[in-house]
Amino acid sequence: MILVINPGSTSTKVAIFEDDVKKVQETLRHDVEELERFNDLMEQEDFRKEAILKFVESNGYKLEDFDAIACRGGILPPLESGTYIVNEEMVDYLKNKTRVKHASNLAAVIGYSLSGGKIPVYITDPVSVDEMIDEARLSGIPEIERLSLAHALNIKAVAREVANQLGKRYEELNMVVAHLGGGISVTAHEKGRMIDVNNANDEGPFSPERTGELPVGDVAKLCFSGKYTKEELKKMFIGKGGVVAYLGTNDVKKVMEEGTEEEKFIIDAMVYQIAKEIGGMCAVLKGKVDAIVITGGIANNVEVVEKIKSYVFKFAPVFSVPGEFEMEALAKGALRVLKGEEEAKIWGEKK
Ligand SMILES: Nc1ncnc2c1ncn2[C@@H]1O[C@H](COP(=O)(O)OP(=O)(O)O)[C@@H](O)[C@H]1O
Ligand SMILES: CCCC(=O)OP(=O)(O)O
Repeated sequence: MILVINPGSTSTKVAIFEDDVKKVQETLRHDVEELERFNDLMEQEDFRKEAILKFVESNGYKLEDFDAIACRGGILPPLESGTYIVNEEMVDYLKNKTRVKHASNLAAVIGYSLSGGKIPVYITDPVSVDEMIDEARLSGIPEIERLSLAHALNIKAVAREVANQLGKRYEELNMVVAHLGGGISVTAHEKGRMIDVNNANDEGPFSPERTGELPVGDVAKLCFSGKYTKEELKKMFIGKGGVVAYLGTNDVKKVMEEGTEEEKFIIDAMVYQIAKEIGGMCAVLKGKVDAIVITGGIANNVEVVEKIKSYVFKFAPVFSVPGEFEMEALAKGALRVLKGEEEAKIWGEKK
């Protein structure tokens, strides 16, 4: 039995798997006001842990029933794709050293605490999976290096699934995979390695709640305008940027269902930027692309997917895999280790 933990900014997804069969999954919603009483993300540890314990017990399980706890990986320093055993050093890094505050940082911290050292705890394909080629790392100034921060967990799982549909292994194909959620990652995969990604926090298309790439001169002006604090600017770029900045909502589904033509134009502009990023990643693969894959919540909307297709269909066959499969991917990552199909990697911070 595997307990899966995946915290988001306002909820924690939890699930229990028996082998690769999901027995139960719930999204434990946390009241925004409740979360606001914590000054720091890590202060939420006990609060979220209690909610998870309640979920376990109310479904008739005890912690001792689990062979492993599978957690969404947080923002660790760049690392290879795979399943990692959670250890003291990783927990310390996520609690005290990580450079980016992200709800996923809580998962391994909570899992490790719940395990009490008695159950193995794993993370698989965290946000900071980094398989970028060297030429992709340069930003244009030596002080800034491009970072590989993407929805790696879902993206890798979906890429494997599409490869399967094509009767091939992920490692045999070249693909461009775009995850379209609250944030957007567009990624180029060459024979099983994710060789370039737009950092879903800072680059690429605008998304339902992030600006993505911005004209740098204007950003510099904003920063020195005296109108905003550093925190306000960060919020403006991640959380209050993109679709929500134009329309006051980050809900693409609602805009597509109820929006006016003017409101839908914002989604068209987002689609345009997504298509441009996909085209760029096709160039990264030198035009040798076996599949373009569109996944994430927004991929549920056929109209949006068709619009993206209308730009990129000449580059490669386009597959739509709506939604996300993070819970399944986490359970499978832990299972591969439990069954001895894969060896868990040991993470250690490079000094
Ligand atoms: N059927 C749908 N049609 C269009 N957009 C959708 C649909 N379902 C979800 N979305 C949109 O997907 C976005 C959230 O994607 P999701 O992958 O669930 O986000 P997160 O990154 O928070 O996990 C929201 O803008 C939501 O409105
Ligand atoms: C930073 C890349 C991963 C990411 O954006 O995850 P969320 O959409 O869950 O914040």
